[in-house]
Amino acid sequence: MNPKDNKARPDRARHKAALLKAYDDAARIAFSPFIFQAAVAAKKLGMMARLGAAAEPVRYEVLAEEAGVSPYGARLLMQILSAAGVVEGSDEAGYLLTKTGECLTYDAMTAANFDFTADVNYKGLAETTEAIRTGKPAGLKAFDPAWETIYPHLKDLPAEAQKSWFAFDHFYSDGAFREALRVLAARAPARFFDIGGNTGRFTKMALEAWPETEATIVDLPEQIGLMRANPDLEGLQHRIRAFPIDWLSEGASLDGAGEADLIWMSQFLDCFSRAEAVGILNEAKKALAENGVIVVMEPLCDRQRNDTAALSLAASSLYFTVLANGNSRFFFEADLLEIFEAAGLEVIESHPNLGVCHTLFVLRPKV
Ligand SMILES: C[S@@+](CC[C@H](N)C(=O)[O-])C[C@H]1O[C@@H](n2cnc3c(N)ncnc32)[C@H](O)[C@@H]1O
Repeated sequence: MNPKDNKARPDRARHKAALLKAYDDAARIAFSPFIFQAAVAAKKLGMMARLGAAAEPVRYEVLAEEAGVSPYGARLLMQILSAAGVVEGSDEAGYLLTKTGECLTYDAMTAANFDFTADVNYKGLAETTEAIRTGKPAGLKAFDPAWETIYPHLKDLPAEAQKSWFAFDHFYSDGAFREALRVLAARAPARFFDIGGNTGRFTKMALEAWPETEATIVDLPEQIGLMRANPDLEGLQHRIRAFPIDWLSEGASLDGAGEADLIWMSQFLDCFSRAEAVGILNEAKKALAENGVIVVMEPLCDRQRNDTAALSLAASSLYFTVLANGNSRFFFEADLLEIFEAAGLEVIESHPNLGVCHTLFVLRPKV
């Protein structure tokens, strides 16, 4: 036997295994919308929750009857989801959720991602090529062809999309806000600005943590309206000023907002292009009181704890491109540091891994 054959055989086997894996990965991408929508349908029809609660496998006829759909429909969904590893079992023996199915059904982070994809992004993502070509959020037309960016229209989103947008935003912010306030414990300001403060979620936590502090929420007029109507802020509104602004309008500035000892921006700069972000930071600098600091908190693509988190950020950056504004994204650390540098700010502290995925920077103007 030619000794070369012995060497060639394991190589061929490895090559074949790699090729089969590549085919499998490619098929999952080619059919991902089918698998995704089958999971959405099974979730919306209550089948995922039903399977999750079951001690014994459940037959598709039972799922069909309980969901009020045909056995044809329930069987089809179970077969797709079984091939995709979301459920396991068979038509004869019945089905149960796999661990992946349990994540989709019960894990709060996966549920927030899944619903954000389904209710906010799915339709619009079909316009990704156009959005990349034009630099405009072409997918927004799935909601309304007249909308130019998403943020003034958060209040106008269909109820399900609005709920999923806020659930996604809040899931990632909430844990990070608590930890950020611990990091900032020694910096309780007399007044802080919450730029991009949205409905006042951080402001509420900060005003509770800092009883002597007053806040100014700086955001689009539409968000200021939602903030003033937010029942969670009852009892705190007298400590909150509002400064409505559209940073994308010509000459937008903080003139008239007064001074702040601390300017907070959480998941805000990622809504803007590099040049816009530098411009906003320059404006913010002008509003700082003596010895004031700007605090920026962002999820950074290259500062994640694991590959799943990095994939989530890389993928969901496309939301900014296709739905939000056409020209922003979640940052890589070097890009954000370069923006700080261009705005004449120096980093005096940085705190990675706050909450699920955020990094916090404390900045002061360079002298
Ligand atoms: C992703 S949300 C972040 C909300 C909150 N800071 C958090 O961490 O959860 C971005 C915020 O920036 C505001 N924003 C986006 N574009 C804006 C613009 N052109 N002018 C003013 N605010 C804007 C949005 O209204 C929204 O409240």
